Amino acid sequence: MVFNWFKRQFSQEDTPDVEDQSVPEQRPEEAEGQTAEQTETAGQLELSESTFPVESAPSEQAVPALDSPPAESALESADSEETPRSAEDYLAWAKAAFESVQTVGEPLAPRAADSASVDSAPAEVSSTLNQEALADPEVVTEAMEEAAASPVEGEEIAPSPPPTASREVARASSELDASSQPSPEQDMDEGFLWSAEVLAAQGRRPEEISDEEITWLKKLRRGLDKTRRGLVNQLKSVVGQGPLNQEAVDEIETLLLQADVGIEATDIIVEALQGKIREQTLPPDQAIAYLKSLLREMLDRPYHNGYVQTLTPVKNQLNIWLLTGVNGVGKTTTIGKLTNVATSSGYTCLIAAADTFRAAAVEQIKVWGQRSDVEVICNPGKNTDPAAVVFDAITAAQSRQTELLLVDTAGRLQNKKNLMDELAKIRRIIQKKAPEAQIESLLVLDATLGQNGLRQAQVFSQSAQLTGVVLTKLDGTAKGGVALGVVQQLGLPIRFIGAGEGISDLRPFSSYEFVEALLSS
Ligand SMILES: Nc1nc2c(ncn2[C@@H]2O[C@H](COP(=O)(O)OP(=O)(O)OP(=O)(O)O)[C@@H](O)[C@H]2O)c(=O)[nH]1
Repeated sequence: MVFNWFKRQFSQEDTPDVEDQSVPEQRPEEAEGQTAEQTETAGQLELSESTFPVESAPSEQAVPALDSPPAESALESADSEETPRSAEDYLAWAKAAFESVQTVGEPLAPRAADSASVDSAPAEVSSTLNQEALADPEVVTEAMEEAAASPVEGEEIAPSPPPTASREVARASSELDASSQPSPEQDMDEGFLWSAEVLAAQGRRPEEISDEEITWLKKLRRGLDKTRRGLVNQLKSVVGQGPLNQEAVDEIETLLLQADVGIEATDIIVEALQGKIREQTLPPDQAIAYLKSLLREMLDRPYHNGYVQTLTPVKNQLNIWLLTGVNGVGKTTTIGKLTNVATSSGYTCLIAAADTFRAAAVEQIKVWGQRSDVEVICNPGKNTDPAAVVFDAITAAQSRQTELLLVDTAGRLQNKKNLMDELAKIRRIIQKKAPEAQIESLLVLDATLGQNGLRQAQVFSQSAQLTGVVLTKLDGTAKGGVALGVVQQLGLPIRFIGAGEGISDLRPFSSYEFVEALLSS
C-alpha cells in the first residue's frame, strides 16, 4: 500500500491504474470537439458565464455556487454523511485524524468508490474550526491535552545564496537529509487543526490522512505567510469594516496588485466583485467566501479549457516530463523533489541530465537521484549535446519499462535563441523516439520574481510546447499572488508548487488548498 501523492489517496502499489489509462492528458486543442452536453457542468455556470467566458471542455469539479452561503456550498459539494458541519464536528474529525497519523503502521485502505481525491469539489468552510473552535479555550485545551506535544514544523528556510557549483551540490545533499523523513509525530496545534479542516472540507476521511499531507499543508500555509500578511490582513480589515462597497473594492484592487496578482487577473477579480456588489450587499464573511470562490475559479480555469485536473503519470506506460525555465528558478531541485514524489507514490523513475551547460547541474541532479535511489542518465563529456542525452535516456527508459522519465534542461545558453532551439530539438527527439509516451512540458517559475518571471516565461511557450507550470519558492515571498497571474496570463494549469528547499517541499497543486492557505486566518 502506498500513498499516491498525485491522486492524494492510498492505493495498491502493483494495481494497474485503469482509470488513468482511460483519461490521458488532454490538450486544449483536443477539447474542441467536445459536445455541448459535455461542456455544461452544473454549478460552474454563474461565475463562468459572468466572469470567464468558457468556450469548451467540462470541468471534473463542480464549482460551488457563489451565491450560496458557504455552509450550503459545503453541504452540496462534500460527502453529506462524513463531511463535518460544525466546529465540534471538525474538531472531532481533527482528533480522529490526529490519532490516525500518530498510529504507526498500515493506514486503512480507502473505500474503493468514494475515497475523494484532493480535487474533488471542495467545500467553502471559511475556517470554521479556527475561528470558532479555537476561540473556545475549553475546546482547545481539551484537544491539546489529548495531543502528544512534540514539535514537528521545520526550521525557517534561509534565503538562497548565489548558486556556485560546489555549494549547489552540497545544498542538495544536506537539505535533503533534513527533510527527507517526515516525522510521524504531529502536534495538534493551530496548523494541524487548519490542515485537518482543509482536508475534511474536501470530503476526506480522517483515517485516510497521511502524516506527510498534514506536514505539507502546514508548510504550504507557513510558506504563504508573507503573502498572507501583506494581502489578507489588510483585505480582512477592508472587508471586515462592513458590507462590500466601491471603496472597499478599490482597496482590494490595490492589495491584489501589491501581491503580484497582475493587472489582467486583478481586473477580472475586481470586475466580478463590482458585479456582485451591484447585485447584493455582502457581509464580511460572505465577501471573503465569494473572493475565495473567484480566486479558485480563476486557478481552475485551465481545467475548463481541456486540461485534466489531476496530473498523474499513467501507470505501466512511459511518461516523459520535461522541465524548462530560465536559470536559477529551481528546475534541478524540482526534478529531485518530483522524483521523490513519484517513487514514493509507486512509480518507477529515471532522470535525464540534459542541462549540459551548467557545470554543477549534472552532479547536483545525481545527488538528488541518489536520494530517491533513481538512476541519472548523463554524458560526462563537456558541452555534450543535450538532445543526445535525452535520446539515451529514452532508450534506457523503454528497455527498463520505466514509468516516469524526468528531463532536466538548461536555463541559460550563449543566447536566448540557442536555448529555444535546443529546447525545440529536445522536444522533437522526444516525440520521434517515444511517440507512445505521455509527454508533459512543465515550465518552472520562481514565485519570488513575481510578474517579472512571468514575462521571461512567455518565450518558452512556443519552443517547449508547454502544458503546465511548476511554481517554486513560494516560501519567503510576498508575491504568492503571482499564481493567479500565471494562470490568467499563460492559460496553463499550475501542476506543482514548491515551498522550500527540502525533498518533501514540492507537492501537486490544489487550488482549494492554495486559496485556503492564502486567505486563512
Ligand atoms: N526557498 C526555496 N528555494 C528553492 C526552491 N526551489 C529551488 N530553490 C533553490 O533555488 C536555487 C536554484 O535552484 P536550481 O534547482 O539549481 O535551479 P535551476 O533552475 O536548475 O538552475 P539552472 O540549472 O542554473 O538553470 C537553489 O538554491 C535551490 O535550493 C523552493 O521552493 N524554495
